[in-house]
Amino acid sequence: MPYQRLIADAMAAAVPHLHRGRVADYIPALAAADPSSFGMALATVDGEVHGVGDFERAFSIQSISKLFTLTLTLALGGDGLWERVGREPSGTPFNSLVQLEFEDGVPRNPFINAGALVVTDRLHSLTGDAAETVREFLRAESGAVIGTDAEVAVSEAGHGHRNSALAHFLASYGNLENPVATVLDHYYAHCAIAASCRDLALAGGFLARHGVRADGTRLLTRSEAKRVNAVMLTCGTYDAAGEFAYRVGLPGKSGVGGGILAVLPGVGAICVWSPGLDAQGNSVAGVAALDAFTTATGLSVF
Ligand SMILES: NC(=O)CC[C@H](N)C(=O)O
Repeated sequence: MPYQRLIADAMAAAVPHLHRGRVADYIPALAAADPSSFGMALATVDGEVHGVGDFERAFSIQSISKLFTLTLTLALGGDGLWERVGREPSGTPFNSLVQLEFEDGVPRNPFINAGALVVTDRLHSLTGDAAETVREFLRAESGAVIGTDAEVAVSEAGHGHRNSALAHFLASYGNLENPVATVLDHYYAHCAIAASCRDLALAGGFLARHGVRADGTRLLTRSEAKRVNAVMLTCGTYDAAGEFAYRVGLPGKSGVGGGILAVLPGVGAICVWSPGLDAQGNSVAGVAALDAFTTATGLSVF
């Protein structure tokens, strides 16, 4: 397929949506993002990259990091994780507290904040450094210099009352192994990783290759890769997962930095970035671009 032309067409379809969203400002360091920024990259299963707009500009990956913490935890620690976190859509906002008490401290899924804190905790126990494990993986898959933006991490920590509340609540149910402060530090550090659409599209390639990394080694079994894709489809865009599946039809993981990483199994991974968000915290222009791409190409999991 002429991917370069197809993603240029998708960008053109998204341009009218650039100012329709609102930049996340509950993390002050993200509030300065320019809502007219837009980038999109498609990395094929062979590692060939097509990009348009600001596809090489690093942005704050935020909750896209939760895809990598989940994957690396499953790869290193196996299925035991599922005793501590569920895999059902929550139907509530990503930072919601309400379900956690009703469900005895077991978060609905690994992509809402409560679930991601449990996954970060497990990854930290398995590796001794959860955030660096994610950075190292992103470097290896993309070949890029990848680091945490300390200003964003500090900014979020300084305004992190909700995440602190979630972490303490989890700890009160015995669902954290490490100290709350350690888990929060690593959580903020992996959310504040800066990476570009190019880097993330390459880093998502293992899901398009059914579990195989860029260097040909296997990270997940084929069945585990299918399962991670399934959790992305049902939970990756929070309480908008139904709408995202309806419009885009691909497993996808969004972040409040405005990025969305979507997987085309057997074909490649696409990352799109534009900081204006809808009420659920997903990039308005990003969803519009992916909608246009899958509608034009017919590439979807359905
Ligand atoms: N949806 C997101 O990207 C949220 C991530 C952000 N770091 C938070 O915890 O609120």
